[in-house]
Amino acid sequence: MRYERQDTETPLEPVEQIAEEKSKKKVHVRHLFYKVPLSQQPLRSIECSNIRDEECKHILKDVSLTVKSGQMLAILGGSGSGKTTLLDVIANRHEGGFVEGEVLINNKMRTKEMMKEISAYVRQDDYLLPNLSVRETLLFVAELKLPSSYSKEKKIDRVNSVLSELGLRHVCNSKVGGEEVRGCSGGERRRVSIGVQMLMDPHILFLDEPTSGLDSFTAHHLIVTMSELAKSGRTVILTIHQPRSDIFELFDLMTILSDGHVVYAGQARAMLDYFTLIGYPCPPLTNPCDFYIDLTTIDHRHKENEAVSKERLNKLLKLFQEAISEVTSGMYTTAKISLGSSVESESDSFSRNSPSLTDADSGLGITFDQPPKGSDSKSLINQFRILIVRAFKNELKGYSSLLIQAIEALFMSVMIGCIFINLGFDQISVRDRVGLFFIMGGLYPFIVILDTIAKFNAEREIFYREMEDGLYTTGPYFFSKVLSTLPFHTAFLVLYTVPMYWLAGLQPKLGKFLGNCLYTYMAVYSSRCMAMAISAALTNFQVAAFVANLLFTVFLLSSGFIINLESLWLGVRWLKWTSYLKWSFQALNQIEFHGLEFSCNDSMVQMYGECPISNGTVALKSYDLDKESLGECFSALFGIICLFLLLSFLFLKFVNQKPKK
Ligand SMILES: Nc1ncnc2c1ncn2[C@@H]1O[C@H](COP(=O)(O)OP(=O)(O)OP(=O)(O)O)[C@@H](O)[C@H]1O
Repeated sequence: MRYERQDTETPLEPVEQIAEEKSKKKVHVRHLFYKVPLSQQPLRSIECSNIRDEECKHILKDVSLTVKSGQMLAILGGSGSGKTTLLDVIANRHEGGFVEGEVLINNKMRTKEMMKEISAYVRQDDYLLPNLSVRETLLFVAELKLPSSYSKEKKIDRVNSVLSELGLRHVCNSKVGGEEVRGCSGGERRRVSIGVQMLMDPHILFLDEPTSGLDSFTAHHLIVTMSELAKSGRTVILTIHQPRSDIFELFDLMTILSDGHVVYAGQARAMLDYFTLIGYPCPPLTNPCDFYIDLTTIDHRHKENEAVSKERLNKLLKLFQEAISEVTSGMYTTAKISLGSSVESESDSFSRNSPSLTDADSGLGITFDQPPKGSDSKSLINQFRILIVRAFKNELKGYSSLLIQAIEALFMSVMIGCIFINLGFDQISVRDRVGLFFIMGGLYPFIVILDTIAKFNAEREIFYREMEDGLYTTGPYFFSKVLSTLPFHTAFLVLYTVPMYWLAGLQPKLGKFLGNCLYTYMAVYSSRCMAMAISAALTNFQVAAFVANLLFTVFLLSSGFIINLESLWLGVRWLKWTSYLKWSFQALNQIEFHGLEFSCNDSMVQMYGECPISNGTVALKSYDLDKESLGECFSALFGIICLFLLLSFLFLKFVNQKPKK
């Protein structure tokens, strides 16, 4: 097929201009193939390269494109056409598949490190702490990412310029918000996510479906902002679903994918001419993107439709290949003008190992020699300091959730206190006291389990993405998480113990009250740590909740109240050593019973010859609660907390925290 030069609305560009554009190219994708194994077992890419073609799903099939600084490239296509995969592979963020072909950045094969330095990736969903304000969100990321050599003022300036650049100044003090927290609108939140990535002033910005979920006005406004960013010298590559025609006009380059094939790659404004020329003009009053995506998408609904659309796709691919051949053969045709700088001739390419062509030699407007190095230079202590302030602020600002937890602790306390109100000193009161300590040391530890798992699960996405972006490492995150919540847990615990202690009429001695608080706190904290460890090990919420509840039940049964521990079957008797509920139950009883005297009525004395339980020491003995000393109970609880914390850290570090949706 031969394309003759025709008079179209597309202005012809002089050869020099085209040559200059070629010299400016930045991201160059050549003959890119990507396949993933069909088996569910994750394979390493080396193994994947060895498996047979029929055992693989081919997602990208011979994709080539070029985009350079100052341009915005939109990757379009129907659902499942491979847009996100292409973006991931270019950005070197793909997982578990096998790549063939080349992705060159300034003539060099891109590496993970290189991409980390020069690019930023805005994901389809927003992963932001909902309670922080827009400005706080950006400031914390600036603190974590920008070099330590930057002064506080410089970081604030950078945040201010990003706020202005993205049109977020008017909402800078609003909460970011989220599913459960009222705050910014969806579009504003999207821009905050982009702002987070913009802080490092990346040379290449990847955006996966930045307009998804936005109304058309906000979507248009966002793409205008991206177009301005591109014009300021960055390279913007984004995927998008059927954009409105006013959005379409903002793109410089366009790649249309269908079933992993490139159906069109070239200048956006020349797309209509190209398709008209090959016999597929866009009907009047029709959105060209809608029309051409429909045209190129395989219709899987019926066999007949599928065959027809597959045949059309094959024809379109053939025509596109012919157009590329004309470009590569150097013919100065409409095809070449249309495809412009997005399809480069083979002769323009160069060896990936070319030592002579440096970044500076390539003549780009942007140089990569001074990337603003970020978190690598941040010490762990610094990361911890920033993260603990952020976590504390986020907790504190989520006051509605804090209020609910406070009311919950208070309500349970008053409820239990009322049931056990003013315990007396007769024989029956001994059993009541033991029952009170069982419920006191068991109810709240049970309630915090689900709360801890739910919170951990909700933050997992943010943790995973921020780790992926290299903002911090596991250690600082973990310790900031553990320590930032301590003051809140302490406050809830006071609300839980004080009313109950007072209403039940337990010994009014400061030492005993503080001892009671300490051991209740340790029981509750052991529960939180256990839930944290399980949540770090099992990323699925339901599974984690099930395992945590199961374990708690086992600990409750082996706490020494429901069944005497000596009566436990030998095979599970060891459980009592790991049951934190056993240690706290024993300690709470010992603290209260020591120093108490109990009365008997005459009939009891007559029946038993003496008062069966005359004081607290006898009571502890009769309930088998004096086996270990208070010190031993403290050491055991401390050890269990440390063990769960250690497990939480190890699971967080070594188990893949990728959220399973
Ligand atoms: N790791 C993987 N394993 C198996 N199949 C995969 C994997 N990654 C992507 N795919 C498949 O490859 C195809 C392309 O996926 P991709 O997410 O890139 O499409 P998309 O064009 O971005 O779709 P959408 O617009 O719906 O998000 C889909 O059929 C998807 O199911």
